[in-house]
Amino acid sequence: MLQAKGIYKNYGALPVLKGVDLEVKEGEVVSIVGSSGAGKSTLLHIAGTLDAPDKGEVYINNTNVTALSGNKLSAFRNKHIGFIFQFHHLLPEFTAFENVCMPGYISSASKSAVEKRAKELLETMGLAHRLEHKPSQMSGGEQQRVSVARALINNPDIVFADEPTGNLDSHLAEEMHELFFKLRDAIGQTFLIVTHNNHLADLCDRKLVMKDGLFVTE
Ligand SMILES: Nc1ncnc2c1ncn2[C@@H]1O[C@H](COP(=O)(O)OP(=O)(O)OP(=O)(O)O)[C@@H](O)[C@H]1O
Repeated sequence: MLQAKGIYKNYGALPVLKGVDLEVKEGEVVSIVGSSGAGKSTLLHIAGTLDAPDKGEVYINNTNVTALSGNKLSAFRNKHIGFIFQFHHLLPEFTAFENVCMPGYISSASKSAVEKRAKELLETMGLAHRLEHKPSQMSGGEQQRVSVARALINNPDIVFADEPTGNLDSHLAEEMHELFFKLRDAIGQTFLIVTHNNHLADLCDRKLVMKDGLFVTE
């Protein structure tokens, strides 16, 4: 599903990634842990096509995404990749339903199919009663579940999550973690998750530990 080969990234004179290899198989939930500054988010952003490596290649479902740019890259990202961030980045002026539909409207899917799927996803997230609420009218846990529904609207090959529960209390974080594993079991959803939450990391199919820009064995 995902292969990153020999990924290097420097920020100015600072070497952040030093030849990282990573593979995630279909239907796997893989976590990346490690101390602050180890390079976890940098790798997630490169694997998720949000940033380019200085050297190395990323393949998602056999497409060399490192070779894509401009509209082709945007279209690939929209169709094949979902993102969940620590801060949900929902658009404040739009409702939960509209936020979830947005990436679907951008893809070439039909409007009615997008809206049907958005409703179904929000129902699955236990948010059937929140469709018309704006982010400011929802709790932090509800907002984050809307962002999960948004990440899934185009049926992505893989979801990249950067500290997805870092902003939630432990009870809500647990619920969110259960949701990830439920999605893996129900629809074979693949996830790559950067987290400082050891409990979540331990529940994952595999836990990768990053130190100073490389994976290490614990
Ligand atoms: N855009 C940038 N410009 C310059 N330096 C950066 C940039 N992004 C990250 N860095 C630096 O690269 C290093 C790795 O950052 P990264 O965010 O990948 O670490 P991390 O392991 O995700 O840390 P944390 O757990 O604190 O989020 C850090 O030293 C950081 O300061």
